[in-house]
Amino acid sequence: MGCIASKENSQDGPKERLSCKGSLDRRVAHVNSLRKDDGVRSKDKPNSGDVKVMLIDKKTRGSRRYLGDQIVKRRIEDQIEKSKVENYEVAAVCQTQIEKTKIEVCQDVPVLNHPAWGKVPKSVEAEQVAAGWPSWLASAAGEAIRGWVPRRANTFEKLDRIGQGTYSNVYKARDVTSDKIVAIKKVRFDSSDPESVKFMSREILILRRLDHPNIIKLEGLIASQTSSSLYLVLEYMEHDLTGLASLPGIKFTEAQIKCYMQQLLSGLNHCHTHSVLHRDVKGSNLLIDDNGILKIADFGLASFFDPRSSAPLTSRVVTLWYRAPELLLGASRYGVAVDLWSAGCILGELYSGKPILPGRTEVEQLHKIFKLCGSPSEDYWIKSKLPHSSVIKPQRPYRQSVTETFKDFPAPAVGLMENLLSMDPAHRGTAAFALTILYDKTICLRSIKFAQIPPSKEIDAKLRDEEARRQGAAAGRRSGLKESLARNGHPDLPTSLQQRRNSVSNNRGETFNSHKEQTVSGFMIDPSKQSQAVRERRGDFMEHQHKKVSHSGPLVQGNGWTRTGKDFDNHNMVSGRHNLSTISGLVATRTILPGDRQEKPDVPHPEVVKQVGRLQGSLNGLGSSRKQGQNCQIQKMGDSPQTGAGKSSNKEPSLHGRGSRGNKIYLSGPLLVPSNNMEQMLKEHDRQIQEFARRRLDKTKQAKLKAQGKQPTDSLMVASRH
Ligand SMILES: Nc1ncnc2c1ncn2[C@@H]1O[C@H](COP(=O)(O)OP(=O)(O)OP(=O)(O)O)[C@@H](O)[C@H]1O
Repeated sequence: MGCIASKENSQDGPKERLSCKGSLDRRVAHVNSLRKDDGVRSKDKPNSGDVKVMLIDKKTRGSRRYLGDQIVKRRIEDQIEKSKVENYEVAAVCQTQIEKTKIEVCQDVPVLNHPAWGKVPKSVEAEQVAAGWPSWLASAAGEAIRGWVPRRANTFEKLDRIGQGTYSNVYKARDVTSDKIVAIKKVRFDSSDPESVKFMSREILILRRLDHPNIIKLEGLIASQTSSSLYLVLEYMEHDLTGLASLPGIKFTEAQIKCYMQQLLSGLNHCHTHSVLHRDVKGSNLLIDDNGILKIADFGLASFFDPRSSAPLTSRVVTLWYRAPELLLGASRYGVAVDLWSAGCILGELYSGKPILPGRTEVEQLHKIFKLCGSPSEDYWIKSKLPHSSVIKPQRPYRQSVTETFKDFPAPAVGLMENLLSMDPAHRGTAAFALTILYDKTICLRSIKFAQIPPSKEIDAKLRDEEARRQGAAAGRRSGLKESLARNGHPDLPTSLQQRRNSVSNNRGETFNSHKEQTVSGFMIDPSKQSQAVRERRGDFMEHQHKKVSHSGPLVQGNGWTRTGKDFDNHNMVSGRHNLSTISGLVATRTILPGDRQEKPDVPHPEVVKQVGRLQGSLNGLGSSRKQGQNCQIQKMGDSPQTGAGKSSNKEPSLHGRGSRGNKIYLSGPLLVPSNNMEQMLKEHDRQIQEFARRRLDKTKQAKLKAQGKQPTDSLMVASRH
């Protein structure tokens, strides 16, 4: 059995990639013996024959780097040729000027941080271009498209827009070659921005590597020659968990919850054993089909990881409500535990029917976590050395209260939640372990069939909510009973919703194709939707490129879409509401994610440090009682409600510095000062923000009126005097 080898010439010199067989340890032994055999000296001068040899463990993608010379390289290749076991490859063998020729085993480095990642040999790149891939894609992300040929857009008929994410629009479409319904995700990125291309190609590469019934399948790619648009062709799923849970009348049974959790954990286990962290587990990324099969989707923030690597990762990942405390505390070395935390939040949400940790700011999020899960032990603070711990650490510990809070949940579920929501990531275990705690595989899939439920996605929930608010506001204006309609339903809602959905699609959707593409390589358009598609703008993918939506507002409330219980009788659903979070924001912008070689760890932004310092200064100047509390300083955030320490002061300025989310880290002012009434202060903080927003709005209106030569109205005048 031989190796598959390919060669390329790059700036670094010739590179070879070999898919080989052999065990890593045996390879290491071989390399060492080869060095000895060839008399490679450990402290020789550089010579032009020196090479870097990377041995990559295909399973963990961990790599070890060796230095040797051309003879060593050839010997390694020979050995690999003769080996008969799989799993390892020798890659990135590059001729280079090596300053020190000390023979060394370098620390493990994640293979994706290697400069050659994403690239393929020039010969392969040329083949890819010849096969129809755009040259920018073949050159930037050849690895992601390796072995595939591009699909043509005109072999798909666009049907409806079914999802909108921060970096994408998702459409339902029909593959005319097979008549199959698929989902097409148009990914927004900038082909001239290496970071942006890197994210896009990483999502594809990860999807291609993973193969599991609970992970969404990537079936193909459509790339336009003329633009930098890229479309992922995915298997179509009717629902997502957020959309499903937000349907009025839905309350999942215990069997259903177990079934979803089992599938989620199985999918996560597959990711983790293939060295992939999802880093954005939430309801809207858990897709469900009519048979109740759950698949994890949206690998846009996912990353390969190597537990042995010391390379830092960004902590600005995962939607706020599902974000693990170590990330909030700025950890740059983390692992599978971040996904397990999110899974714990989903478990709680499925049982309680609403998000269990709905923080509005990062500080508030941490505070909610401490209240539910207890604050970390002293040992943990010491051992973890997390960047934000000095700012955030509570003065007195919080007690864990998961069992009390969820006393009505079945005991095994609470037990699992306690595990998954452990403050110390090391105590969260693994997905495989979680699966053994709770789940009887036979339960699953007995009672979940959704065929009679219309497709329900997060976007539907949002539109219903928006529509209900609109209707409610209109009714309120007429009758003064503001939100009665939103609560009680409106007979026309489903119809008007559909209209609204279409109009959203018209106004904000993105075109699959330019006019030219429609006839050449564009998508076929359903005649009934042609005018819509033609009207859609092209090339606006950058519109949101740098704007990560940061919804952190209230949850979807009664949306007025009344349904009879009849529809759900067959699905073991009982009356009640579920409310898997409909926020999709408060996650990191991809533009601030990994650097070229490695992800950048978070460091507190200087502005935050400055503001915190200023606050410390002002606290210290607040009289003797505060002075005595100097050692508490910013740590007062954690004043336990049980401790009753300190006095409430809601007059302190609220802080916000620049960090994540459009580079904003929110440090809620009140959390940073002594208080025994955190909730009240948060409310006050929120009120102040709303007040500020209202005043700004009024000012804008006033300015408009002035520009039109009109007198400002009374209310505006009043508002402007505040
Ligand atoms: N294969 C699919 N089948 C059906 N619907 C899908 C599919 N993939 C995505 N969707 C819908 O589109 C929505 C957005 O997709 P996705 O999460 O992949 O985009 P994104 O831009 O990465 O979103 P986010 O901003 O939440 O990270 C999903 O919540 C889901 O409702």
